[in-house]
Amino acid sequence: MDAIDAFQDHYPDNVAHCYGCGSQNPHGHQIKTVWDGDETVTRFTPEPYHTSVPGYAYGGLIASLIDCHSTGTAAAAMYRQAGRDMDSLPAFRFVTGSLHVDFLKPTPLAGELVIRGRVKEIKGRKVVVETTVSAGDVTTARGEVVAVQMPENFG
Ligand SMILES: CCCCCCCCCCCCCCCC(=O)SCCNC(=O)CCNC(=O)[C@H](O)C(C)(C)COP(=O)(O)OP(=O)(O)OC[C@H]1O[C@@H](n2cnc3c(N)ncnc32)[C@H](O)[C@@H]1OP(=O)(O)O
Repeated sequence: MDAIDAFQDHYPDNVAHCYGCGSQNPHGHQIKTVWDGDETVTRFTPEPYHTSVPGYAYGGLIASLIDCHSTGTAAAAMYRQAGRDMDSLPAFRFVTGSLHVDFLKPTPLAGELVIRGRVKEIKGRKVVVETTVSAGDVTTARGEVVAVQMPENFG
């Protein structure tokens, strides 16, 4: 994967500190998401310190991966729908309105996880994204995120 093409590499530095996806946060996950046809994909290898039950990944990590994968997917989908380059202005900036996660199976700590997203709906300032987390052939978690474009007066 060419990291330079990742959605998160287009986030301006002043909003790139997110714990899940900010390239400017040295303590964060720094996920990188790209298009794969009509789906989006992130690959992430958990570390031993991401443990819940020994040998398995902490659910908060899984939720975090789904969260930031989905908000990145929402931004990319809006640019794609508008036929715009991700560096063009005004920027589409998304935050999480709602994050739902179903933990289907324990997620092993060993090896790479593949996170895949699909846009379910784009309506106004809202994008609904369905995202799965897989370890090998096993889908271990499934999430749905309502991502909403950041209002001018965020906070
Ligand atoms: C590519 C380059 C670009 C640059 C890219 C920059 C990056 C940009 C920052 C990156 C950062 C990453 C982010 C990581 C993910 C977080 O972790 S973000 C942190 C956690 N989230 C927050 O702190 C958000 C706090 N909540 C809020 O600020 C506000 O409630 C929200 C979410 C902005 C929504 O408020 P609002 O704008 O007043 O929304 P509103 O107009 O009422 O609703 C709009 C639509 O959204 C729906 N909606 C709103 N809230 C909800 C909800 N909770 N549940 C379900 N639906 C909802 C509404 O129903 C409505 O839908 P429709 O009726 O149109 O169908």
